[in-house]
Amino acid sequence: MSTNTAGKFEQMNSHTTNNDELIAIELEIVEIDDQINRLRHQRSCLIKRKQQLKVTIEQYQPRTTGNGNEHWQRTDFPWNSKIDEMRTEIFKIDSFRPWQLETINVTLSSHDCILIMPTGGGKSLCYQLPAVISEGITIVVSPLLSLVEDQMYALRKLNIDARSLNTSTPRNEQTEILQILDGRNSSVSTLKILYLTPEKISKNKSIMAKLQKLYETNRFSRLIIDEVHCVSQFGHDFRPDYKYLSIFKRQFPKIPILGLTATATLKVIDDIRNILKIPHCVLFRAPFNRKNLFYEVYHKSSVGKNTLKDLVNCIQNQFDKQSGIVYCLSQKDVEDVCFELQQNNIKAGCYHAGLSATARTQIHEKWLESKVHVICATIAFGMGIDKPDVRFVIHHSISKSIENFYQESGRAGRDDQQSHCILFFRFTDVFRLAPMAFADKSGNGLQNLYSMISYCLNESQCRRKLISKYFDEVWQSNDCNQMCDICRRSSTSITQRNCREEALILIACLNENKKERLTAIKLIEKLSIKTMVKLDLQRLILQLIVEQYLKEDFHFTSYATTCYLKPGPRAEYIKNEKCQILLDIVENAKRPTLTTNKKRAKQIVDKKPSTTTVTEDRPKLQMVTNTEPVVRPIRRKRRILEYEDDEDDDGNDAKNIPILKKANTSSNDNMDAF
Ligand SMILES: Nc1ncnc2c1ncn2[C@@H]1O[C@H](COP(=O)(O)OP(=O)(O)OP(=O)(O)O)[C@@H](O)[C@H]1O
Repeated sequence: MSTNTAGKFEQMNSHTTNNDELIAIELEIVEIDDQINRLRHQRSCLIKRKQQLKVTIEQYQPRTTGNGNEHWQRTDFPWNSKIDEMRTEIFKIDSFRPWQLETINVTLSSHDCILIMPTGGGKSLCYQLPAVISEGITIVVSPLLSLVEDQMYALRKLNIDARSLNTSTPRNEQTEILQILDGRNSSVSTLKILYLTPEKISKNKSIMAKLQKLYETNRFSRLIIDEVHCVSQFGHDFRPDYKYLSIFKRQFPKIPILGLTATATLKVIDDIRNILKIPHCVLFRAPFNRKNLFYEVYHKSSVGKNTLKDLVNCIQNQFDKQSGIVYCLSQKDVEDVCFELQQNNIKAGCYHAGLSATARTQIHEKWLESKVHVICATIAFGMGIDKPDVRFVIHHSISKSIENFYQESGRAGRDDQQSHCILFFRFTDVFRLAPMAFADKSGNGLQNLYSMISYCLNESQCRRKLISKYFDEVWQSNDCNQMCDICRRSSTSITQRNCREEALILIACLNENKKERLTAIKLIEKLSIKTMVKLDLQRLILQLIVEQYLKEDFHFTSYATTCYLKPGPRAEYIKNEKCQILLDIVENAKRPTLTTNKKRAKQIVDKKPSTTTVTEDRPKLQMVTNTEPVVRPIRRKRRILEYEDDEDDDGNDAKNIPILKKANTSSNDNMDAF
């Protein structure tokens, strides 16, 4: 070998060695990055667990107060015989549900308290009963007038003097209420509960002055904050006006605060305590598990017409003539679904923010009286729905968060009878919702949506377990009692597959088409991955987004927002052979479809769990003759639910109720109150 050739050979050799070393270093860096990520994740899990343990300790060991160790479940407080008497005589309730007595004891002991209890659990009694036996007036901050009206209606039936100060309060009644707060008329007043909206308090300074008077004259019993999760911007319904309530503890230090909500994660609870300045409040958290609710996720057809057919079949086969709600993503969807149900002789009505308040009230009332069986609604049909016999809640599209889903589906089965929470899940719905999640004021919209996507993609873990994890609850494996599709299904139909190869192809395709930009649908069209059926490929894309191997790339125009895909922050790691992308794969033949509904309905009834009440004789399938005229709902221009500013002076606050306004966008695919 000549020296020249040998030199070249050496050079090539060293070039190869350098290249090899470079690749090895790059891989090592990727591995280190991944370890850092894993450690960060582990750290945040540990912090979360630490908080969880702190909360659990607080929850189960009543805190030491100035009065010594008090056990809130005791029945020898001075007021216990009185509350028992009022419970049976006025409220006609035989016994307390879990955490009701404890909460009442805490608030009557003048301690601050937060009660987290599932929807329908009986939170109202926890302040209404103390209000009745207390000397002064209980102020209740509640976010929605419809909610307040329902509560007042129920209280009046019990002969309890409850009033509300809002736009629809007649002028003379407003004056009378303000005089009572002022101390005038107070000797003859029987007023026990006064409902206010957060807007009323934050924007109407004179109200605070009246409350000051109430406080100074020792007639301010306690402050109740209903839907207290609205205080926190980490919660799913953040309302800026709720933040103003932080002033209460400073202004009225002796007044006990009781916050009520159906859902709050540990982060939200911490935030609420900080904002309301009640760090030492007693926290009660009733188990989130509603044993009578059967959770299931159905694959939703990519063809709209088929989805509607499936929905009709589902309602006719499983829930004939029974009360239910179908939640839809947009007003247009609500109207389309409602029309289809009506066409199939199902008594259905629409509810969304594009309808007049009168139309909404009318349909709500008809549904309460069971003259209409199914309400098709956006999430505008929300808080305060107190119909006991709702047998099903169907989500026609994915919810924006687990909290929303839990609360919306929780409107089923308030009477403790078995009821169903069904979610129709489809790939493309995620990309309709993602731009709105991205634009969500809280900044957590996408993260919330990802939790919801994971819930839907899951094919191997109990649905309740996932919900409990989300709410930081300790989960016992037999708590579900086969009341979800996953626990009911045979585990042999599921395999977990490492889809790293397919994921690499997806990422490479995005890198090759950077200029063109690809939406998720376009990406699938470009590829021909033979190792996977389309449905699983769609699921893989969603999982890669959730796990940050892929990322959305939002492009906004004045008419629409397009969600493209690009490689995500973890995309590089996928090159490492150690990386695993595990996807649950269901054998297609065993994937639940809606065409088998009739059989499934029978299976569910036949295989009823031991601890839940089940309606033995499910009505047989028969067509309903609809007495209501079948009218194609008129499509309205896009409208959104908005709140106007409140006035500053007594009375004329014609602005604190939700009013409907035309939005300045032409799209009619309107999502209510997102
Ligand atoms: N101890 C009890 N025994 C029997 N029924 C009860 C008891 N407590 C409350 N209820 C009833 O349960 C129903 C639901 O109560 P409530 O409206 O207070 O629920 P909630 O927790 O406020 O629900 P939401 O979060 O949906 O507002 C009501 O009809 C109420 O009368």
